[in-house]
Amino acid sequence: MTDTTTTVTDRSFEEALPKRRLRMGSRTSHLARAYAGRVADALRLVAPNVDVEIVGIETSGDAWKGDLARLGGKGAFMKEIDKALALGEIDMAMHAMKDVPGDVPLPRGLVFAAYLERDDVRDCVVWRAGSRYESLDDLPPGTVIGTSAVRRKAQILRRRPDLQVVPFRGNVIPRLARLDENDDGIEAIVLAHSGLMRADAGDRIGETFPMDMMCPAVGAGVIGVQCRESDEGVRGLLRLIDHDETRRHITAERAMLHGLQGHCNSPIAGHCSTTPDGRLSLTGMVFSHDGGEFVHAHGQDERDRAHELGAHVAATLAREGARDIIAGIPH
Ligand SMILES: NCc1[nH]cc(CCC(=O)O)c1CC(=O)O
Repeated sequence: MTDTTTTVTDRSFEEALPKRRLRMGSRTSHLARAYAGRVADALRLVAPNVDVEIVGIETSGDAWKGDLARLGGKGAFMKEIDKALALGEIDMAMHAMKDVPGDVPLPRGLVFAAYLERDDVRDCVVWRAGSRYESLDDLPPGTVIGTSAVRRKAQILRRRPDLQVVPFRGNVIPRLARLDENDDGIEAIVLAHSGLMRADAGDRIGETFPMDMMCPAVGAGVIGVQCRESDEGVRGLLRLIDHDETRRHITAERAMLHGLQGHCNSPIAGHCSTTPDGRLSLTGMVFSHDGGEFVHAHGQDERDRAHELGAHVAATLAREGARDIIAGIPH
């Protein structure tokens, strides 16, 4: 199909659609609402006759303050939203793809019909208010860094095995507030660059980690929009805001995640990009909890073979011992 054909289809679709109100489910955190607003803006641009209402849904993941693994992992951020979508209470649902688990199948009857163009995927340091440091390199041995992500912990400890990493979680804005209260001796935390930007906290971004020091999470920086598979109208609409290259990258990364059958607590990193000659390039890493052990794999394939590339890199990682490392980590 040529670009011209697509444009004509888009316009006729828009004209055929009567004024319509669509409800989009989103978590209630500041960051989730900012992401949902971005999806609504993108839809408004391609379909001015569609009015998007954002419906805040509090998930069990947001309400739970304890260890996520005990709640059944990251899927806890989706369950209530998936249910509302399946029941028709909402027409679409917005998710940060990083929070979508890879070891359980997505609910039947729901599809990701759009991925927005990927944001910056890097992680960065956020110093507590008044901290005098500028880089991990400056920290005295034993300095305490807060992060609950095993992927981040393992990679920080690979660079600085003498630092102390303690669990620290919560939605982005409250997490920053708790860091600044600083009654637990934490000097800095690690967060996603894009999340801080979206949450209007870009001024807190400290040292930004290069990709070769901190491989991002699968799905980092990508917003996905789900709808019912049977809802042709909404699927057609979402297709208009789907970013093709991001879809290829997400497909490869998630095929890798699925191939490894990592659970919510697995320190798995994965990143797919496009080479200058248009091929897909995928890096995957799996770490032991203390960062002492890790396996690494990389592969390239044609741009329409994202799924095969992900499966291939997962198989390579598995051959290198990734499954043993994953199995050795408690759920
Ligand atoms: N784990 C929570 C989460 N889920 C998505 C983002 C924002 C960045 C993204 O969408 O990748 C964040 C915050 C963070 O990890 O700092």
